[in-house]
Order: sequence, then structure tokens, then C-alpha cells
Amino acid sequence: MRIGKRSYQAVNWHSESGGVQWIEQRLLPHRFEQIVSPFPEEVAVAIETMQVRGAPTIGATAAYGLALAWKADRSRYFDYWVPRFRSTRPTAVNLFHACDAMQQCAETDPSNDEMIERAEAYAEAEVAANRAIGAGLAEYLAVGERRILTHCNAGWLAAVDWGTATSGIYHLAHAGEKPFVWVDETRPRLQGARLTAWELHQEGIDCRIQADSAAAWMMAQGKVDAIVVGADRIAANGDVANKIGTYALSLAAKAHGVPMYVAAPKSTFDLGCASGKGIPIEERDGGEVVEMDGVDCKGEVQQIRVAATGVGANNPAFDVTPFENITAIVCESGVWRP
Ligand SMILES: CSC[C@@H](O)[C@@H](O)C(=O)COP(=O)(O)O
Repeated sequence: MRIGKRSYQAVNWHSESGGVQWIEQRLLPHRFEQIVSPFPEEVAVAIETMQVRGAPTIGATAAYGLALAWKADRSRYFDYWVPRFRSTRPTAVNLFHACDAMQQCAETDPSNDEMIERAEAYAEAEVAANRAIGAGLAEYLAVGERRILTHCNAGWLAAVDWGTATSGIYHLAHAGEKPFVWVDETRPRLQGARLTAWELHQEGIDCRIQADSAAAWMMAQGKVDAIVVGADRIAANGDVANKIGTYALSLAAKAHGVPMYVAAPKSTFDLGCASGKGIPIEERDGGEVVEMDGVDCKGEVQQIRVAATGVGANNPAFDVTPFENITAIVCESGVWRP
């Protein structure tokens, strides 16, 4: 999608250098920087430290990283590199599907180029899926549901390109409609305020950031026509793991009769997981809750602490929304009603 007049993807193969290129998402929206690396360990660290994040982007980045590992260190591929990438983050199942796909390819003893082609095919399939999801979603949202609330960043930064939740919004805008988006800031890492609002702004889409705790009140006042979120893992019964706060949104949506759509590619489904009870939820450092960074009046990045020193913080990164709170799950092959 666009930044200014140029199109970018969140992660891609950088053929000039034979490495992986990604957007350093922790610097956004204040600084735009792309990193290129030929080292699989640096790619694994980029996933762990959330330089890249969002379920489909995590999967594609791991696929590229494993193509690099095949080239750099083939003898340790199965025993070290595949487990190394699988350990980078626990909740988004796309990561595990990508590792499985690259492992299967490696078992056929391919050339380095074939492994890179496999990773590219993996990433391209995600982009095609997201585009198709958007076309399906746009049909729903075009029927009067134009004040859309979204949570976290399920945009193109999270999904290589197009986004999952945002894809429908972009399709509507490209068709000349004028969607409006309430962007939940998404505590504690603020993916909504930092990333989604920036993405939408770059695409010229009207949006407004709000505190997560404002969402239910906006629904109570009839100012939200639909909620669209992404997912990190969808269990076989339709329970959906997504960014912390999604479950609370679903309760408010149900109470106010607001439709809640989940937009996700098939790579986010985990049919081996019977229900949300089996989904591993990432626990992150409490520092993310009590510390913040941003730019000061001179444009320099500063970190501040908002709570008393020595007070601990609880930081579950995801929650599970039960299927009965979800109106529909839109994926590339159609619409599923849990
Ligand atoms: C299209 S991505 C959907 C989800 O991955 C997204 O909503 C989300 O929860 C991302 O979490 P993050 O911790 O930023 O990787």
C-alpha cells in the first residue's frame, strides 16, 4: 500500500542483496525505516522484538528467514533453524503454518533459489488472500455500515499488504465510497494509534483515534455501524484469538447489536485446535504497560514511565472471543458464521 506516492510491503525479498527487507514498525509513525538483512538470526529477532508483527506478516517473515537459513546453515536447518523460528512468538498460528511449509519444501532437498521462491509464493498467497478478503468484506460494509471501528493493527503492516480488517475499507475507498474509521488506540503497545491511524491517513481515509475505553460508549450512542478486527488464531469451533481488548469489544458489540466481523486468511485457522481454550496466549513484559515512548517537542524519541517505580504490571497480549459473539468470519474463500 501507499506511503506518500510509493507502494510498499511490510516485508519482502530484497533480491539486490540476497536478504530480507522489512519495515521497522517500532519506529512508526515518527520515523520510516526499512531494514535489510542476509542473516536468519536477525530476522528471527525482528519477529521476537516486534519490528515486524501482525499474524500474516509474522508468517511471511519467518518463511523468508527460513529461506535465508537454508542458504546460510543447511546442516542445522531442521534441528536448529525451524525450532528457532517457531519459538519467536506463540499465538499467531500463521507463524507455524509458514514454518511447516518451509520445512516441507526443505525435505525435498531444493536449491537455494527454490527455497526463496517458496517463501515468495507463501508471501504472495497471503497478499492475494487479503485482497480477496477485502472484496468480500466491502460487500458487507457497503450496505450502510460505513462507520467502522477497528482494534489493533490488522492493516497492511500486519499482513504484508492490503491488511485483513482494513482491506475491506481500502476496497470501499477505491470504489469511491467514504468509509470512516474509529481507531482504538490499542493499549499497551498502541498498534492502533501508531500504525492503523498512520496507514489509513496515508491512504486518505477519514479516521479518528480513540481510547479503547471509549469504544462501548460510542456504540451506546449509535455511532458505530460495524466492528472489523483481524485474528491471530481461529479455533475449529470459531473462537478467535486477537489482540487484547477484542473480547471486551465483542461483549459491548453484542449488548448494543453492533455486527462484529473478523477478517482473516485461511493461514490464521488452526483446525487442530478444537476451541479457544487450546490457544496459547502470549504474556509480555509488564514494562510495556507502565512505560511509553514517543517524540518530544523537538521531534526526539523519549521513553517515559507512567506508574510508580517498583509496581508490577499484568500484560496478556491476546484474548479469545467466543464464537457466539462474532457475526461472521470473512476469509478468502467466503464468509463463515460460527
Ligand atoms: C492482520 S493481523 C491480525 C492480528 O495479527 C492483529 O490484530 C494482532 O493482534 C497483532 O498483534 P501483534 O502483537 O501486534 O503482533
